Amino acid sequence: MGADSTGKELGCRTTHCNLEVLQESTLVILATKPHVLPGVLQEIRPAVGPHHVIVSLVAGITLQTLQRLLPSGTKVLRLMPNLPCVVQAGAMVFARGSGAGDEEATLLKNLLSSCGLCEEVPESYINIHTGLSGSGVAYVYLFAEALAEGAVKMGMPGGLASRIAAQTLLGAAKMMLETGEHPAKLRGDICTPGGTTIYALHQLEKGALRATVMNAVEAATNRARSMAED
Ligand SMILES: NC(=O)C1=CN([C@@H]2O[C@H](COP(=O)(O)OP(=O)(O)OC[C@H]3O[C@@H](n4cnc5c(N)ncnc54)[C@H](O)[C@@H]3O)[C@@H](O)[C@H]2O)C=CC1
Ligand SMILES: O=C(O)[C@@H]1CCC=N1
Repeated sequence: MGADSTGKELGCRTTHCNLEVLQESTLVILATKPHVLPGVLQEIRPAVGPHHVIVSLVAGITLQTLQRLLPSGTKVLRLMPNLPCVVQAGAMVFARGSGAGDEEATLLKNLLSSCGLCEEVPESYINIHTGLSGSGVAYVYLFAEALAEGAVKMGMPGGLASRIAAQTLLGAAKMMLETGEHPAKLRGDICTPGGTTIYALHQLEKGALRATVMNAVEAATNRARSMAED
């Protein structure tokens, strides 16, 4: 769906002119792909004033870079969301630049809280959050796909297997959040001695699932860190 039709559906005004956005808005969210951002910052820089609050959700682009490419003292915040914000179940963290104060941080937090969990963190956590959650949603989809394919292999229809895989992830996540228990404790609760689960977990350990997922989080975090140097 194009920006114009999405705008109509949401009741928003849209434009292809970035300077018009700066003229008409005080809170501006930069959400381009990383390689496009420097050009956009160069374009908008002359129009950015002290009344603007600039939020970037571009992976790997630091507050230092944003502040360097915008006028001195600009109120800048760096945000990292994830895809489930679309269904109000996102996990977001943000950090404020030196020009942004409590007012701007509260504004952003209040605005985004309707999209899910939103916490202010030191900037050094943002690349880690990217590896854990921004990109992490994709690892979970891979796991969901594998769960469902296992069931298909054993004879269940694909659509049903996919719905049950999704509900399994949702239920497991809800239990973790609502009980506050460590996942190892919850996992232990499911393992009957000599039962089905421990046989399956043994296979996952043989495939080094835990080490592989830890490596994935590390790789994405390091990639986010190195994108600042690209
Ligand atoms: N997709 C995800 O799950 C997440 C993405 N991000 C970050 O969000 C950013 C955008 O990613 P996506 O939404 O996936 O990409 P996308 O391709 O869907 O969105 C990029 C948008 O930038 C616009 N755009 C392109 N050139 C422009 C310009 N010169 N001026 C103004 N707007 C321009 C495009 O029209 C498009 O709407 C990336 O920097 C990514 O790191 C962050 C967290 C999660
Ligand atoms: O893959 C990416 O670079 C972005 C950042 C988090 C999710 N997608």
